[in-house]
This record gives sequence, C-alpha cells and structure tokens, in this order.
Amino acid sequence: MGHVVVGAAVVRDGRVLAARRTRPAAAAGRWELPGGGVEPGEDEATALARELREELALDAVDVGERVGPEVALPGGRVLRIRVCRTDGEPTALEHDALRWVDHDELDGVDWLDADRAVLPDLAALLRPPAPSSAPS
Ligand SMILES: Nc1nc2c([nH]c(=O)n2[C@H]2C[C@H](O)[C@@H](COP(=O)(O)OP(=O)(O)OP(=O)(O)O)O2)c(=O)[nH]1
Repeated sequence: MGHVVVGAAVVRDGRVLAARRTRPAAAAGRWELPGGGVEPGEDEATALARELREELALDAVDVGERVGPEVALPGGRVLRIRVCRTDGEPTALEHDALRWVDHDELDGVDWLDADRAVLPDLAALLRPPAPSSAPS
C-alpha cells in the first residue's frame, strides 16, 4: 500500500465525475473522486490512468494539472487530485453509482471527508465564466 492516493477530477462540460463507494462500510454510500493508491514503480499519472481503466473502463485519459491542496488521510497517506479529461463514457465497475456534478451541486454531495478540502478549488474549476462586462 503506497503513501500517495491519487484522485481524478474528470471534468467535462462544466461538471466533475463523482463515484459512490461500496467499501469499507464506513465509506459505503459516500462519494469520491475515482482513483486509488500509487503502486511502487508508478508515477502519479500512470497510477491515475490505471485506476480509471480498472474502475471506470476509461482507456484514453489525459491526466492534467493538480487541483487543490494535498490532503492528509488517516493512516499517514496523502490524497492528491489531478484534472483528467477524456471523451470516453465511464462505466461503474467498482462503484455502485456515478454522477456528473456541476458547480452548484458540489457542496450538497456527501463526499468523503478528505474531499471537502478540495471543494473550493473544484468549484473554481467548474465555475461558469462570468458574463463579460465589456460594453456591447
Ligand atoms: N480514490 C479515492 N480515494 C479517496 C478519496 N478520498 C479519500 O479519502 N480517499 C481514501 C479512501 C481510501 O482510504 C483511499 C483510497 O483507497 P482505494 O480503495 O480507492 O484505492 P486502492 O483500490 O488503490 O486501494 P489500496 O489498496 O491502495 O488501499 O483513499 C478520493 O476522492 N478518491
């Protein structure tokens, strides 16, 4: 079990993909960003691409920039989120539900505790562009 857990902010059309956990019991029914532990010999982008293939059957994923702070997890691990982009359609292979969450829905989702630390940065990522103030 590695020290770093990577999570994917899969973003499309102003929404981010949330996945509902089935295990362990304390986390079942709560939502996370898909991902998992970085294994020995992997870099973070490779680990994320592997996790998205295993969990969501996504093949062509572009792993991009970091989002938000590194979050300390119980047990001494740390969670790091990266923006991911794909044209593929995710299929829940290890979660029991998926949903696309827009800016206004973010706060109402029952995220895992650690993920709440990333919500302000996710919100900034999803915020619709402000209307132009330039005179027309
Ligand atoms: N994938 C993911 N894990 C998260 C998030 N937030 C959070 O606290 N975690 C925690 C839950 C788990 O304790 C750990 C990741 O475990 P996991 O079960 O998804 O990963 P894994 O399959 O690689 O399992 P493991 O053997 O490395 O523990 O990180 C998140 O947004 N995404």
